[in-house]
Amino acid sequence: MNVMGSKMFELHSLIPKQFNSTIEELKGNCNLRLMKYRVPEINKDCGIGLAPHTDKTTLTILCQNEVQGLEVLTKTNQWIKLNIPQGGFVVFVGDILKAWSNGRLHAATHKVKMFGDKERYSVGLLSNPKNDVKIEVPHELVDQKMHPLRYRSFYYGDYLDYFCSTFKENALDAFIGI
Ligand SMILES: O=C(O)CCC(=O)C(=O)O
Ligand SMILES: [Fe+2]
Repeated sequence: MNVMGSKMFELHSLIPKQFNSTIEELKGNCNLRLMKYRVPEINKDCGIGLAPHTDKTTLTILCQNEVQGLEVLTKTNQWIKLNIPQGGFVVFVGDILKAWSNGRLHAATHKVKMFGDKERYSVGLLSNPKNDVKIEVPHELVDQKMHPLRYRSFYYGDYLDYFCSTFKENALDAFIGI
């Protein structure tokens, strides 16, 4: 937990200082989640462990036992299997950082597919804003030529409500896309 927390700190410190207070708000709520994935049924080569999704977080940091299974969708629509070394971490930008950065940071779609005869465990540190935090693209990240405004401002709690009532794959664009 300490290592994951300090990774989160390191990553957030890559963002320019003038955004410090915003970043504090965007990661105000941290949850630790343990996931257990069952061995696929006999006679099945593989099983869906976790359906394709983007995280509804600001940032997610994951580590896992020795059983692989995490796959990521590339921008050219290919699924690639990640081979995560023992003790390694995977970091996903979530929908909130994507929206705040005006889409400059990409929230990758990912899923878990189970193979073989061993259970998989993963631990995720999920950072989210509190529900009443307003997410607004900073004007520094918008320009008319290369980076026109892509997302309207919104409250995190409203976005979660929208997602939980629709479960849309492209919830971010459907909810606040311009
Ligand atoms: O178990 C994993 O490696 C992925 C978990 C995940 O994508 C999630 O909790 O959102
Ligand atoms: Fe995820």
